[in-house]
Amino acid sequence: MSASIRESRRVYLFDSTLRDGAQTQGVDFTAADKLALAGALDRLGVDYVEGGWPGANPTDDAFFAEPPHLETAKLVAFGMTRRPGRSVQNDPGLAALVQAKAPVACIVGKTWDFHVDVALEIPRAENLALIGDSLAYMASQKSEAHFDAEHFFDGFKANRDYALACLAAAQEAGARWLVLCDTNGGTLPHEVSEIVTAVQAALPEAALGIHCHDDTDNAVANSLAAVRAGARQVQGTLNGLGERCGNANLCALIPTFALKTDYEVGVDAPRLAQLTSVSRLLDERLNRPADPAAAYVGARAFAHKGGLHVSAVAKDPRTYEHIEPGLVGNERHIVVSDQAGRSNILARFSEIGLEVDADDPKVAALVEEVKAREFQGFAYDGAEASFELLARRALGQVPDYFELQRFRVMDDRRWNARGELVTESEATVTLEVAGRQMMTVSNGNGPVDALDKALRKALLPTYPQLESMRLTDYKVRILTPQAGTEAVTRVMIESAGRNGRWTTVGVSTNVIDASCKALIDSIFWKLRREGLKEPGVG
Ligand SMILES: CC(=O)SCCNC(=O)CCNC(=O)[C@H](O)C(C)(C)COP(=O)(O)OP(=O)(O)OC[C@H]1O[C@@H](n2cnc3c(N)ncnc32)[C@H](O)[C@@H]1OP(=O)(O)O
Ligand SMILES: CC(=O)C(=O)O
Repeated sequence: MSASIRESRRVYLFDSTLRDGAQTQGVDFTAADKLALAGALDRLGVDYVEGGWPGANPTDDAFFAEPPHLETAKLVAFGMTRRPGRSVQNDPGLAALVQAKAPVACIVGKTWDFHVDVALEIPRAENLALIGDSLAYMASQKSEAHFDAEHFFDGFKANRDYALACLAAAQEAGARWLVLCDTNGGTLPHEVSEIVTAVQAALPEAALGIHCHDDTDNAVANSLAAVRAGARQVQGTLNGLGERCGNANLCALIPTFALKTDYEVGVDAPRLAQLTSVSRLLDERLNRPADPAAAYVGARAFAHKGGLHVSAVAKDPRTYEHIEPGLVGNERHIVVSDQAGRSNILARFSEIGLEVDADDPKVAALVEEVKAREFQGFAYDGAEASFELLARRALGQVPDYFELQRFRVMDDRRWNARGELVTESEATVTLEVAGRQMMTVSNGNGPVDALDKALRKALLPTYPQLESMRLTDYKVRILTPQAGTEAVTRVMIESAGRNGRWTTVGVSTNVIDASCKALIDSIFWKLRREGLKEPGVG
């Protein structure tokens, strides 16, 4: 059975996001998160979903008491070998594993003599008994028992015979997979290759797996090296979540196997196209921003910025893309910045639906304007809405919805009669809208909030569409810190409404003025997106 596994090109994917991923600092899954992610992993086509450690915490107990229904993946419950001095029948950890409603158990055991001596503090022979007994018991209780050989690579380097004896004990006890773990993550690809090859020679009947940590940024490379040397199960996590620096990133490994090797994985083309959304689902569940630079699935993975790149991509994307982004559910993006040439601008025009003649002198003028503004500190590659306005203004497509004539902001910090510290901001704006001059005053939770409220108060009677708009993010960056309090400041504002989310930018030596510019761009973009073709027609 295992010899045929090794000879085949099929690689079995084992996801540990919900177990090793839960060991990431700052990650705290709820049972609902686990259910949602297990379902997504099943639909993606992984072979095993490791749901957690029953008996270790109430979330994992709840998850295994009412596990998700998985269509193709097998649910795995994780645990450790029996405690020294206990029989398998009397070990509470193994009892929790038996009770867990999962067909597969994965048992971690020590294979590094140093750990047996220092962490377990038991004779080395006793550890072999712990492994053999625990795997035999689990193999009798579950449809599959896997052995996670903890610290295998360090153990093999320190005491090859003992590390191999640990694997043999698990194999003889009926372990379906022997998973070689680079627990401390310090092993390099050439070492993984040599050691997996040596294990294959020593245990020719074993079905080997690999579990790598990313402490030298080599977890993906190490996993590939192990498979090339004969391993056929690969453990990893979505977005490389996991203890310390994380585990091998399945969002990189899955497309690499599927698109770049002749190994087979259970993720066919339609499933692979879900990869980006599964990766982002994890970040949504963790309430954290997705890594834009992530291989294959990051927002920048197929973003083209340099003029030379964009000009060639417009002719054929293969010039600067290693795969077609749609294969992994990602998309191409053309970025506009001071690295841009005419091709970037033309490509961005077509992305935002602008029809222009490539030889129109307005295009050349816009390239120059973008470069000049980026020199001042504007950043259009993160502020697509401001770029769109700039471009449409250059082509005469943005009505003068209103004109801000003046604003004044006052901050008040004082102790009230009850002895509490109070901070308040008040903004006054004067603007012309629909031929009328308006002056409004608003208080806010800080000067930008007050300004935002005063602007809306003046504009809402004419443009009720602004009611649905809200600020969702505000970032300030000092561009010339050497100038001290006179430094140039860049403000990026993210807004949201029924038109989705959009980002605008403002630059000034005055942080409130920079914020005001970004706010005004945000409002103009919203009004244009609402289809208002003339000022004052709300
Ligand atoms: C390499 C890995 O990533 S393995 C997975 C690691 N993940 C986790 O630890 C997360 C979940 N863990 C937990 O919730 C807890 O550690 C529990 C519930 C499993 C155990 O908690 P406790 O009983 O309080 O033990 P604690 O965590 O303090 O220490 C671990 C004990 O297990 C022993 N141990 C460690 N590995 C093994 C093993 N493979 N087999 C048997 N015993 C082991 C240690 O020697 C230590 O024993 P001691 O308390 O007699 O010194
Ligand atoms: C089992 C495991 O997570 C490790 O050894 O890293």
